[in-house]
Amino acid sequence: MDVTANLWRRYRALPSWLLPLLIAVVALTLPYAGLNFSMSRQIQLACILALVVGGLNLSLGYAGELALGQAAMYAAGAYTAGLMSIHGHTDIVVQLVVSGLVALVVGIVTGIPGLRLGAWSLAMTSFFLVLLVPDVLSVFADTTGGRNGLSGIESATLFGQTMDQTQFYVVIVVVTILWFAIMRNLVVSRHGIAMRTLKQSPVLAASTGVSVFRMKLAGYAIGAFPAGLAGALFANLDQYVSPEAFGFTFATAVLAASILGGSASVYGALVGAFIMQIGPNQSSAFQQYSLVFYGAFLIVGGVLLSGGLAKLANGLIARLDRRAGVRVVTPVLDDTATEGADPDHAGPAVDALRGGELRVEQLSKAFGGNQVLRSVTLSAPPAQVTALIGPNGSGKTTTLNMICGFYRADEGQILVGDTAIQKMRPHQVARVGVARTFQTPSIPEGITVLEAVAAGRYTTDRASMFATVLRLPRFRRVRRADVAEAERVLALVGLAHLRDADATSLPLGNRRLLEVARALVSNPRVLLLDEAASGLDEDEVARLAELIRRIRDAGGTVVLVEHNFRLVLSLADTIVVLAEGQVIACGPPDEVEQDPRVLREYLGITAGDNPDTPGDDETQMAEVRS
Ligand SMILES: Nc1ncnc2c1ncn2[C@@H]1O[C@H](COP(=O)(O)OP(=O)(O)OP(=O)(O)O)[C@@H](O)[C@H]1O
Repeated sequence: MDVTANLWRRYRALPSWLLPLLIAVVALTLPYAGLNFSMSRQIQLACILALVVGGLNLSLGYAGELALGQAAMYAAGAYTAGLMSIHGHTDIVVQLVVSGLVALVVGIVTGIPGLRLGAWSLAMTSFFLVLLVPDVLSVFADTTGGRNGLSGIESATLFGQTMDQTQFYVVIVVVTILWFAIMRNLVVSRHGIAMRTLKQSPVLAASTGVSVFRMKLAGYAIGAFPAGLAGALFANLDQYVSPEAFGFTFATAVLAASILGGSASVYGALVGAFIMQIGPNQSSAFQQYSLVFYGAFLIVGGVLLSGGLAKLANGLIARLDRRAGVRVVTPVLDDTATEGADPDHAGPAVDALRGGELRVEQLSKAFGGNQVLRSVTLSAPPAQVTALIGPNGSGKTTTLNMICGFYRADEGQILVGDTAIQKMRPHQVARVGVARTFQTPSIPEGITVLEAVAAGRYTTDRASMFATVLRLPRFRRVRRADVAEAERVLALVGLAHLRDADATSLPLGNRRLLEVARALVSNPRVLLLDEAASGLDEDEVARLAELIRRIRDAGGTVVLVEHNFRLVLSLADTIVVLAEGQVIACGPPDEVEQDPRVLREYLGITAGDNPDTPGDDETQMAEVRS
């Protein structure tokens, strides 16, 4: 056991890129070490399949959008490259760029209507796209060769030189390596974390400033690019393309490989594709019944192998780490960790809060015939805690949701500073500077505490996807700032020691603090806390209260929706009481706690026969306060 643990420790001390590099070098040198033709072809086909599966993983596994259109984009890439070759443009680099871009355009054009319609529309439209491929090719039979396929594709050239089989093998492997390096850079970046957040909860993603529609489209369209590359490589490998290669069977094989390898995984796409290509696809009996096999696999594998081989591998790695006592450092941001702030010496992250006044004026909202809010007016100034309380169903969360842009107001307006936000979409409201926590903490799976907090900075210091995948200086600057700020805020909320823990593994109290940290890290103008103390023990409530005080003292605008009356009394500068969608009282705590309507409608204290002249039933009040 010690030998295994020692070996494992040594292996884990190596840079994480070493194993992929080693595999890449071996794959590139295989043809020079006597790889036979048949195996060489299988590896090339597996790389081509892996490119398509990688694209699917981006939209399905990361952005959470089931889309089967990769087969159509693969066809678009193959026919583009084939036609270019026939017309004398045989340079593989030019073909790859053009085919990738054509597939990208197909992705954008088909993705927009599919995503606009919402729900399962993208899955349906992309499914029909695959079914349409043979018909579209037949319509343009003069150009595409219709059902007979496209022949006459010349051998590919590179810088004017015709490539032999070995050189073309190297091109396929290099393109595969490059795509997976790019994909890895993307998924571990803040854009990748935004995609995972979106998969977990579009509401959470929007409230951190992510445009749900754009991010889903980005996942789908960027995933089209490698499918286009794969198509171009396939056309040049076989020098013949026909509609059968891009039909429903291929689309199902891509989905099966994705699920087998693990759809939320970069390396899973490679492993799934290689197993699928080099394993069952070898057998002619399998090929005859492949659709049945894939269908059965999707049903059985989808249930038994949730997360795919990647999840099994991650579980095994975690077990070996535990046995060997390996401490894992956040893989995403590790190389900048030392450049960030030292959590033990971090300045108070709330120093710089730029609180803005929140004003809600005459806000009304009905759901069908249910009038939930009636002319609600309230104001939350900077450097104050404004508590919003009221009985269950009185409209507190609806008010927060309307401030955040999730519901449209029937009447009234909402202002942050001078900016009217009542017509904005949720991600636009977040970008104005409204950050929030949720009644039930919402934390994406598969990321660390540090990453979960850094996700709150999505709208701050933007780095484009282009800068991100190429790791340009702008990306590095933003990443350093993400780490530094996330560490400072983690120190502030007392979670610095859990920086590298799996965010979803935290107990409720820490999850709530993590949510506050995620909201704070964007330096919000308005901070909305929705029942942040619910489910916390006394110590945790005390920590939370201290934190809220520090935020207020730093100039933050805090709106606190809370059932814990004692906490509200101790924290709030102003209390707004809602009952049946109306503001029934508003003022400082000592005034509000004496208000007869509040006593009756919120606290349920029956002080006297006449509710307007309450008696001083100190026993009941003392119970409520405690
Ligand atoms: N999307 C919706 N569609 C229809 N009705 C809704 C919707 N959202 C809220 N409501 C209704 O609005 C009313 C107010 O709900 P809301 O969640 O805002 O109350 P609350 O004061 O936050 O309650 P609690 O303290 O239990 O969270 C309830 O009657 C609820 O059923």
